[in-house]
Amino acid sequence: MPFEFERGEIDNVLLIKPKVFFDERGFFLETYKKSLFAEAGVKEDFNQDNFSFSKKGVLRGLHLQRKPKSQSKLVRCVKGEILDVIADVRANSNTYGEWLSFKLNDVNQHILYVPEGFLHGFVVLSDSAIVHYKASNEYCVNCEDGVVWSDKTLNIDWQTKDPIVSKKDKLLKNFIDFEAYR
Ligand SMILES: Cc1cn([C@H]2C[C@H](O)[C@@H](COP(=O)(O)OP(=O)(O)O[C@H]3O[C@@H](C)C(=O)[C@@H](O)[C@H]3O)O2)c(=O)[nH]c1=O
Repeated sequence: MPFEFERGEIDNVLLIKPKVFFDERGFFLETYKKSLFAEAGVKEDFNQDNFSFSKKGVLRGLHLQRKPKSQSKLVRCVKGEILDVIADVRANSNTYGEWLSFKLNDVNQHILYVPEGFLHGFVVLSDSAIVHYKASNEYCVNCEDGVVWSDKTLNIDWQTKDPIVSKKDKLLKNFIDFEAYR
């Protein structure tokens, strides 16, 4: 089996651990396989791939796209290490407002499945990081929403002091003003 699918502590979240094949040339791994991912519950089509490079201490998030262009994501840190954070904002969810964090890096090669209805963000722990992720729907500027990373109610432990945050992300709303995802 080229993947181990580990259930997250929040419903529908998956940490995917690919099998890495090493040889004298280097290594090889599969990062997405429709049939096996679908068996594990990731049945949607992925319609956009994204790539970002960020310096140490850069924090991007917390973001979500609303309907009709909601996005689930498959997130991978190709180079370096990030702390990837998701928060459940699905209306009527038993774990509404709860967050989880995962260290994704170029050694463990873990992939995080972020279902629809979750805020998503990450902070770079290494000197720099390259993050590559698949999204189920295309980017839609009018569907963008989010919560400020430092929100007191969510109280996320980013394991980073004074992160570098974009002007846009500093202006995101607080969790109490954020409408649940439905
Ligand atoms: C996300 C995105 C941005 N852009 C443009 C808009 C802007 O000019 C520039 C940078 O956009 P942002 O500042 O929103 O990029 P960034 O802060 O990296 O946004 C991303 O953050 C992570 C945490 C996610 O989960 C993603 O879904 C996405 O929201 O790129 C696209 O053209 N397509 C896209 O899909």
